[in-house]
Amino acid sequence: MNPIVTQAMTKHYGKFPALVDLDLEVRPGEVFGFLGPNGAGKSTAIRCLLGELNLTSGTAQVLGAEPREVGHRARLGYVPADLNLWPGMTGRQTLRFFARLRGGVDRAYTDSLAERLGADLDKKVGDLSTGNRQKVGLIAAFMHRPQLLILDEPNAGLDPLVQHEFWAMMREAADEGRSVFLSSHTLSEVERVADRVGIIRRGHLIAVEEVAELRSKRMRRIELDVDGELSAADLEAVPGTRDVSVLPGRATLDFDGEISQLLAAVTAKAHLRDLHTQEADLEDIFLTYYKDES
Ligand SMILES: Nc1ncnc2c1ncn2[C@@H]1O[C@H](COP(=O)(O)OP(=O)(O)OP(=O)(O)O)[C@@H](O)[C@H]1O
Repeated sequence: MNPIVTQAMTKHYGKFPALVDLDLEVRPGEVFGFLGPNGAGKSTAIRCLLGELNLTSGTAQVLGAEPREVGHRARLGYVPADLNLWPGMTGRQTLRFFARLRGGVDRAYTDSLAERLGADLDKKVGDLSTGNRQKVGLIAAFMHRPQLLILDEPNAGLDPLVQHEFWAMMREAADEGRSVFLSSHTLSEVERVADRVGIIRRGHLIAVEEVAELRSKRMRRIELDVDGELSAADLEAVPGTRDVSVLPGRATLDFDGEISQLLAAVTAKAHLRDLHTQEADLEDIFLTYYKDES
């Protein structure tokens, strides 16, 4: 059974279409990245999946049930974008509360998560920094080894070392056959940890891709510092070039082809002094690659 299946899931806020005809499918044992810029509709989709919002039309099934049915919650782990814990309770008290709600959890596993993330469970949650508070939320979501984790931009405030540990936790959950639905606006995070990626823009799911596939489509902005006669036509002859501009001593282009072919074309005509590449960001990918498809 796929832990998340939606068909034509649609949500309007008044007349505003925040989600339009979303067909989502999250499989057992995968990290599914849900990627889109601010305001794309990620939180809206998640709140629909959790039954916090009613669909305007379409259907959603989460762990084989209607989102509003509470019975499956124990098999779910959720970290909302605006994590709200009780400020007067310590991390340990917070986790004990959630553990009781779930009818008991593996204490050793919970302790190991806390240790891996470097969480301080003795301070009151209200006195913790954003990142340290986020760790308590993550432990609460993972500690009962849920079948499905729904994480809404969960990386807020985590430092790089902790992020790596957190990525490993997601990977381990997937390797155990459980599933992670990870919303993010950071392409690099999703690329690192997800198996597949759904890209949402203005409420529309514009692509679902294997991560490897997405990577191969990624455009790079390249600057070449050269001595010699290099023309725009020389560069445009290389497959994968776009938006070429050539000034004396410098050429710039967008490129998603074979870098060795580009270098061969350049060095056949000129002496290459330096080369800078900059990976296109998410918005560039939306604008260049998906423009025609959406
Ligand atoms: N309660 C609401 N009433 C009206 N419009 C809303 C409401 N909640 C969200 N929206 C609008 O719906 C769109 C999608 O918002 P949503 O919060 O789902 O985006 P998001 O992808 O999660 O963004 P972010 O990355 O900034 O969290 C936005 O244009 C937002 O302004």
